[in-house]
Amino acid sequence: QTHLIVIVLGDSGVGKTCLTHRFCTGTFPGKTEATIGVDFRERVVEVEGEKLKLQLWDTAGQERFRKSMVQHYYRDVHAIVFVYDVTNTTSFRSLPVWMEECRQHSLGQDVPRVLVGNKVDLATSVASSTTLEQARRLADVHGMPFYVCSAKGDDKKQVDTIFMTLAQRLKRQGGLRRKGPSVSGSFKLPSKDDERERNWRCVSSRA
Ligand SMILES: Nc1nc2c(ncn2[C@@H]2O[C@H](COP(=O)(O)OP(=O)(O)OP(=O)(O)O)[C@@H](O)[C@H]2O)c(=O)[nH]1
Repeated sequence: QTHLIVIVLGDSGVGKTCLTHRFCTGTFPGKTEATIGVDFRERVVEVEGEKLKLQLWDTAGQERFRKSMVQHYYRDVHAIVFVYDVTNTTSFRSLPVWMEECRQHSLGQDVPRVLVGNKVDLATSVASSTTLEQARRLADVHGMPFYVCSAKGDDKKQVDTIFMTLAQRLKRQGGLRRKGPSVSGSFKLPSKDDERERNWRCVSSRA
C-alpha cells in the first residue's frame, strides 16, 4: 500500500493536533496536551480507485519540544501543511520561519504544500479578515492552496477537503514511493538515560 507522509507545522496552539485528529477520527478531541516531538495519525483514503495511507506527522509547535525533530523526520516527507490560527496574528507572522525550516531541511518548492488558517469558528473580527487577505497573498507567492477551516466546526468536509485534495495532487503527480510498515504512536524526547544508553551502544558496536 502506498504511504504518503504529510508533515504538519505551525506555532504551538494553532490546532495541529486537533486538525489531524479530526481528519483521522472524525471527531474534535475534548482535551489536548502540547505535542512533544512528533505524533503520528493515519487514515486510509481512496483516490481514483487506489487506496492510499495518509500518515500525518503532527509536530510540536513549542521550540523546547522540537529538539527531537532531527533531519530524518523531514527526509521522507511527501507534502507539508502549514497551519496558523486565524485569531492569532503572531501565529500568522511565524509562517516564514516554518517555511525557512523546511528549506533548511531540503524540502524544496517542489514538495506540495498547503496553507491552513484554523479556528475559523472563532473568527469574528475585522482584524482576522485582514490576516485572511494577507494569508491569501502569502499562499499565492508560494504557489500553494489556502484554506480556512475549523477543526471544531460542524462541517467535517472542510478538514477532509484539505487532506483529500493534497492526496489527489500527490497521486496525480505520480512517483509515490512505496514505504515500509506503518508507523503509529509518537516519538518523545529521549531522556538522559536513553541518550547515555545510545551512546554506549554506539561505542560498543564499533568495538
Ligand atoms: N474553537 C476552536 N478551538 C480549537 C480549534 N482547533 C484547536 N482548538 C483548540 O486550540 C487549543 C490547541 O490545540 P492543539 O491542537 O493542541 O494545538 P497544536 O497546534 O497541536 O499545539 P502544539 O502541540 O503545542 O504544537 C486546544 O485548546 C484546542 O481545543 C478550532 O478549530 N476551533
